[in-house]
Amino acid sequence: MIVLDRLTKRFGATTAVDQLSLTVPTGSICALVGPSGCGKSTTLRLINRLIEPDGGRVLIDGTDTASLPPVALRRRIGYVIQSIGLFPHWSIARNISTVPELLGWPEARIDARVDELLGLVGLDPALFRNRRPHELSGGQQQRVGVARALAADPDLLLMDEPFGALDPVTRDGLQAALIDIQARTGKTVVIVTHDIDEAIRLASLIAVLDKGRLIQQGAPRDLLSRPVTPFIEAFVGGPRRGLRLLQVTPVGERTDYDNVTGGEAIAAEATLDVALERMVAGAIDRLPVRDRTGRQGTLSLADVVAPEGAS
Ligand SMILES: Nc1ncnc2c1ncn2[C@@H]1O[C@H](COP(=O)(O)OP(=O)(O)OP(=O)(O)O)[C@@H](O)[C@H]1O
Repeated sequence: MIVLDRLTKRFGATTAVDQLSLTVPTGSICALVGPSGCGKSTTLRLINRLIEPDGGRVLIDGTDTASLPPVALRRRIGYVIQSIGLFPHWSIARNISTVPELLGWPEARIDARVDELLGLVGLDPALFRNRRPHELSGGQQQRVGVARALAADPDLLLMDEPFGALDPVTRDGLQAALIDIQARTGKTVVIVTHDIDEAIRLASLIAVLDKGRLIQQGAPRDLLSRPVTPFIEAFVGGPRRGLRLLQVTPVGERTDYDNVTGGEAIAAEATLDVALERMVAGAIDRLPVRDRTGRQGTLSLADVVAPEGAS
């Protein structure tokens, strides 16, 4: 668990992070979102002590990070940044193994880890381990950046706009890879993004900052259904709030289980946007649904469009 406790950072007259308190549970993905300059990147850099706070504390699993040597702390924290920062003259394998080498891992263990990580981020080790960074696409390099951050198996991964510069398809693939990696490894992830759709897709906890202050935190659905201020409402949704709510609402919640329809069923755990897409693509107004226990039901278009809480 990571606890930010009244964390404050000033740069001259600017208070970049202002009394920020936030708890990120172990094994969850937390997205820091907010307008440009609201203090997202500064918060990440305070967590791994690339910069020191003017006030407040960061606790990782109960330990105040101020009591740890910064270099040792950073080796325990994976850090992924948009510009990636791979060493151009080093092979991909050597780039990935920087921290394990610093930690003095035996060569065989490092080699096995590099192959394992390349596999985890969807790059074939036989093809990629000996290439140089310039022989990879931007998306492939970003995957290497994620592999490098995971190399020494840190419990905590900090990601600063990791997919910001990528095209939508590559970005989509990397988001899916991150969800998969997180589910398999149970890492705690704090990700900075200015893209609310990315935050909704990836995070179980979203913290919205403005001018260094935490304005609202909660599950994506909480923020979308109960924004506490007009600023949050505009930020998380604006005119697309209804569509985004579909993305976070499970089909099972709007399913009529007294009414069984034949055909290929959609999973009750799928979200309403997927169901709506299937209805539009098939020009149909009802879908068969099946939940994990095998229970069957029907989702009708009218129940998809019903406002939150009305069904
Ligand atoms: N090293 C620094 N020196 C002076 N001011 C800084 C420094 N780093 C950040 N700031 C200022 O602190 C504020 C917060 O910056 P930060 O980079 O944390 O914002 P951000 O939310 O990550 O923004 P963006 O989305 O544009 O990357 C900004 O006003 C910025 O200009």
